[in-house]
Amino acid sequence: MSKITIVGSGNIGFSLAKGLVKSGQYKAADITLTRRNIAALKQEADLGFGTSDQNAEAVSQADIVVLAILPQQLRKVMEEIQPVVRTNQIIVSVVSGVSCADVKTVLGGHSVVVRAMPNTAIAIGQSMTCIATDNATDEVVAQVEALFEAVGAVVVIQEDLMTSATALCACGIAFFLRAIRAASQGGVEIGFHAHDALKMAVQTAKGAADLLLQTQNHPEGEIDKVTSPKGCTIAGLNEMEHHGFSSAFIKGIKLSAKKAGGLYND
Ligand SMILES: NC(=O)C1=CN([C@@H]2O[C@H](COP(=O)(O)OP(=O)(O)OC[C@H]3O[C@@H](n4cnc5c(N)ncnc54)[C@H](O)[C@@H]3O)[C@@H](O)[C@H]2O)C=CC1
Ligand SMILES: O=C(O)[C@@H]1CCC=N1
Repeated sequence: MSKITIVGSGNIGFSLAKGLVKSGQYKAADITLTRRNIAALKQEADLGFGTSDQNAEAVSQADIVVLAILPQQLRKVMEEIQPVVRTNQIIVSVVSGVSCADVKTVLGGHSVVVRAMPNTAIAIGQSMTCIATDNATDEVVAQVEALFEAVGAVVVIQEDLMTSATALCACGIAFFLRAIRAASQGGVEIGFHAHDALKMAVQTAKGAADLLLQTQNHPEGEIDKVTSPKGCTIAGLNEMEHHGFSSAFIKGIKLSAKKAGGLYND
């Protein structure tokens, strides 16, 4: 079993750790999580994970190192671990806007670096994770693919598309969550209690996603089945479009992608 050290036990680092254990393929004892303040890792320790506030020591004991700190925290952390990084370790960076070349500039040209862009559904094994590398071998990429396949779906992409993947998938989960919240707010206005409205919106969204996943049909084909002529669905849908629904989504994704590309030097 590979030993994994996740540097940075924040939203995505801890979600990844929980998802890996939930998958049944990894044991908490094989995963170490780090933070600057060890006292902040009590929840992780209670779940059986290894915990540490010594990044270099924790990294030196790992086969796979996942960098899960903020872009602005990365340079300092990489300088700390640089002396102990070995070429037989895989460095997986989930840090937005930081290229494999950026990582190697600090860790050394021979380090083996793969980028991964998951989303927070990783905690329940439902992430959409995109993976990219500049020159890690196919064998290394397959190992990283296997790691993230334990916690959701994986697509291997070209590295120059990683900021786009960040916007569409990592930020994207927040966009869909907001859409569900908006639907529930509409539901309250037309007569449901908030709790019921949210439950209805969530299940309806899940049904829509599962319909596409299971049938592989195009969304517009499924929409055509809902919109009866002169009916209430097309009336609502067209009203949303008059107010820029698709346009707002597209513009939001484009802005997130632009922002994601500049995070390292912000
Ligand atoms: N939150 C998300 O949904 C996703 C985030 N990412 C990327 O993951 C990275 C982390 O993001 P979040 O988890 O949202 O941030 P976060 O702020 O929740 O987590 C960062 C963690 O790193 C810890 N940390 C800071 N300095 C440290 C140091 N010197 N040593 C050890 N730990 C240290 C912090 O205490 C914190 O727990 C970012 O680069 C982000 O771009 C990627 C995909 C999704
Ligand atoms: O908002 C952010 O910058 C991070 C990266 C993708 C998701 N969260």
